[in-house]
Amino acid sequence: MENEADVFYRELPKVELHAHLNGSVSVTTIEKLISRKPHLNIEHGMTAIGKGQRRTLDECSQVFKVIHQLVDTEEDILMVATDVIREFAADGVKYLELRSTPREEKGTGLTKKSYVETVIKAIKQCKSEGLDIDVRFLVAIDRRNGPEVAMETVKLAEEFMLSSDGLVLGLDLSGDPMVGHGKDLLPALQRAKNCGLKLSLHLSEVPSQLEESDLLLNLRPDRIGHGTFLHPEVGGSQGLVDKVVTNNIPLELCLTSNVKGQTVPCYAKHHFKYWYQMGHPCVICTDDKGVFSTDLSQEYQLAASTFGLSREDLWKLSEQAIDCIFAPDTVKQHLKQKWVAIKPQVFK
Ligand SMILES: CNc1ncnc2c1ncn2[C@@H]1O[C@H](COP(=O)(O)O)[C@@H](O)[C@H]1O
Ligand SMILES: [Zn+2]
Repeated sequence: MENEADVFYRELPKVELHAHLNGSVSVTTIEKLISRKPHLNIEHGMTAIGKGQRRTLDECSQVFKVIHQLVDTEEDILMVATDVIREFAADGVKYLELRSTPREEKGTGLTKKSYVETVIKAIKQCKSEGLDIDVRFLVAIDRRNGPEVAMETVKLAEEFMLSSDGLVLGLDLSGDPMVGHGKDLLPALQRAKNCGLKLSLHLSEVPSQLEESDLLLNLRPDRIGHGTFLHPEVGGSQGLVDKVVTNNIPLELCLTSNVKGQTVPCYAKHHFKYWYQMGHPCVICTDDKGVFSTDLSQEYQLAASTFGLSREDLWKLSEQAIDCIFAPDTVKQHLKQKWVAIKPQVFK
């Protein structure tokens, strides 16, 4: 039975802006995938990090490899994407920007293009089912794959931005932060920016990346993923903070992901506190709800209990996230009206 607090968090209308498709796959969907591919001998423990467990970021990368083995056909991607969208909708998410790295799989005929087409198909399918959630897509660059692949990915994203009726809005830079250097990716990212793709960049997810973070910030990304080590208290610098503040670049903050991935020692020391107290735009997100065994309601609940936020504070937080979405102003207006209409029900 859901208690009154759980109901509040689920009914609170929410915006999810940082969700990696293959990291968001639930236990139920993993079960379906495992039964499709029993020969892989994959067990649940290999695809999710449970309550109280922690992994290094490097170990998290191994988890993604396992999930990628399970998701390697168009059929898999369609199922995974529709399941993930339905789960976010059931959790009270009204606007979702999903991100995913297009992959090709020689064995199954999957191409990067058909990968993106399949995600778009899933989004359209969910829309036709009448789900109360607006879903958009960001094409992801995995930094491990280097500058040539990054440039190819930008071209692919550009093509879809022009042909997907506003469903593909931008680009994400992610992947193991310890691999490669952002400076090699600048030409691809700059091209993306120039052609009108919105940019959300994983930045300072691990310590000692001041130079890289500075270079990436000079591109003026539209949003920052994590930004865990930007501020001086954790080895970042005031110069980096100033760049983020001056350009008013929103941060996508993922509490459980950072604690379970061990880049933040505990919830109370999460950098949400630093940026929120400053009044900087912060958006609470899940990152990988499947891998980290969480959902967006739980992340709002954690932020409230850790930092003493009232229900009115949480309402503001979710409402202000609307200003940070990549979809155009008309969509923002529409969402704001929806929030107004839903409020009496949530605060009944
Ligand atoms: C935990 N912190 C993180 N840091 C950096 N990149 C991450 C990540 N979590 C996920 N990804 C990125 O998302 C991919 C899985 O989803 P997709 O196959 O693209 O849908 C991972 O392989 C990695 O590139
Ligand atoms: Zn991420």
